[in-house]
Amino acid sequence: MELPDVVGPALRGWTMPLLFFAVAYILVGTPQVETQFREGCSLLKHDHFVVYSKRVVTPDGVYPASVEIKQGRIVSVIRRREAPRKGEEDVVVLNYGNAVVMPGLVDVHVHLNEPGREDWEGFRTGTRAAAAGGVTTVIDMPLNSYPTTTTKEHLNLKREAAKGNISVDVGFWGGLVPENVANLTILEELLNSGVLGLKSFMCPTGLNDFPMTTASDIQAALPLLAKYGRPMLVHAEVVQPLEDTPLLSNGVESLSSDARRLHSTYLSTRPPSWEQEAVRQLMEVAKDTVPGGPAEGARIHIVHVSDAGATLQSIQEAKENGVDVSVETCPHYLAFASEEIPQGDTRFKCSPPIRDSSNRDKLWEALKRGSVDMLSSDHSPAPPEMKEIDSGDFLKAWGGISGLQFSLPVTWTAGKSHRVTLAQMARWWSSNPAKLANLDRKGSIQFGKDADLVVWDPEQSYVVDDNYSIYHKHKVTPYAGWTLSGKIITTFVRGQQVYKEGEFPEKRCGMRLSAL
Ligand SMILES: NC(=O)NC(NC(N)=O)C(=O)[O-]
Ligand SMILES: [Zn+2]
Ligand SMILES: [Zn+2]
Repeated sequence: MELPDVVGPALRGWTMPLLFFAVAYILVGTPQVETQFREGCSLLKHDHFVVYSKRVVTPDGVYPASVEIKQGRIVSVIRRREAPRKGEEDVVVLNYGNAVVMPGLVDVHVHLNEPGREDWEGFRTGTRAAAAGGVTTVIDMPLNSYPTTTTKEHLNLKREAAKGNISVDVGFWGGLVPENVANLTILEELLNSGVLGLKSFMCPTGLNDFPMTTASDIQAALPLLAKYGRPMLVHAEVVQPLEDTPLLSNGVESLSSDARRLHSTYLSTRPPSWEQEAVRQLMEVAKDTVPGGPAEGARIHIVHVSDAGATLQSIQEAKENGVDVSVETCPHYLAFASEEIPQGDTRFKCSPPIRDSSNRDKLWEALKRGSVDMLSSDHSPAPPEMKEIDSGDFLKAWGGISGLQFSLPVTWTAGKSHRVTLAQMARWWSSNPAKLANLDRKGSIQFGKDADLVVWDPEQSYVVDDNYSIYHKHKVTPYAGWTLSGKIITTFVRGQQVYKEGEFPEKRCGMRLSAL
């Protein structure tokens, strides 16, 4: 082809290759899509394939279907009684038979603690545990890392630390602390740099670099959150006086070491009134978010609710009055009861605390009714020394439960007697959490969504014994020794097979998710 003379001879030499690349670019697709299929990112060497199973969990029911995946996305979901026969499809068909194909879990409450506290957990270990547990997206909490995610610069450090080290997709919550509420420019910069929302504590966190905020601090941030359409997450406990509690009338210092080894002692130091008071204050502030209010359109989300009594009741009332508020609880509140926790077993310590078995039953009812919207792990491990495993002192031990890898089987196992369905599992663990975080491409098996899938066998049971592979940094977890139902067979993140029966691909190709 002769080129017109307006193109000089030097340029002419470049034009053909440039033209070639331009055409190739259009034909092959954007470089962004190509990079998702880099060598070593997937155990499966195909970027176009079909997943078949008799039980595919979709938004319109659980049925036998084939899910076609192309370049990381779901391109079709077709109801069909039998798997495609060999040669019937021109692409590879992975037939999982009677195993369940469900959207990967979106865990909106995970403490990965990196940078700065890699000795507690980390991107590499935490996201491997996620992949092995069928969790395809985790959203990292802004505290326990050092520095905490309270400024744009700190978020950048986090993003840098995550680069190349994550096995699943990871988003970040920013932290709301008195310092950035006092300077909304810092907060706005943080939102502009891509945090999916903000998180604050209404009680001390135990860490100086993440101070608590009051209801009025939260109120001050709501208009900004409304502007960006991102949620405000709150650890809702407000410290209440304990003098009237007989056990504590002389102060915790006077308690015997035997008393300190009882979970019931710890429980009495954090009564339901702490959660109730926090939620009362929050629901007052939430009135600003209704149409015509100063923070119209802002959304408040209450993390890890434990009290199924008055706390949930006031949230429910606010919902009925048209306030956009949501709430999560965690598997440990649904699986355990305070009176069943062995003496000195501080693996079970978390805040708010695990309450009694009648509270646990009420939590299940609330979840099934829809009063509780979703589940999260609140995976928050600490080194065994900090958990006071040796002394068993519940008052000294650091709070936080380690269980990211077990969310799915624990919910399923503990949910059996409550007749939990697969559709509920997908709503609580995938579609509702994805909505909270505005992750439009996540959370359901549907045309156009990211191909984030977990394939698991609900009927298979196993014991979390010493030979069981736990991928968390620390193996200290209250689920050790448990017999669980629900075996994770394989996990796909954007079509990349990131876990398959104990194996992971060579590279970690999770994406850092940003709200931009
Ligand atoms: N610093 C923490 O990780 N705290 C966490 N600790 C718990 N839940 O016991 C939390 O989410 O509150
Ligand atoms: Zn919390
Ligand atoms: Zn937490």
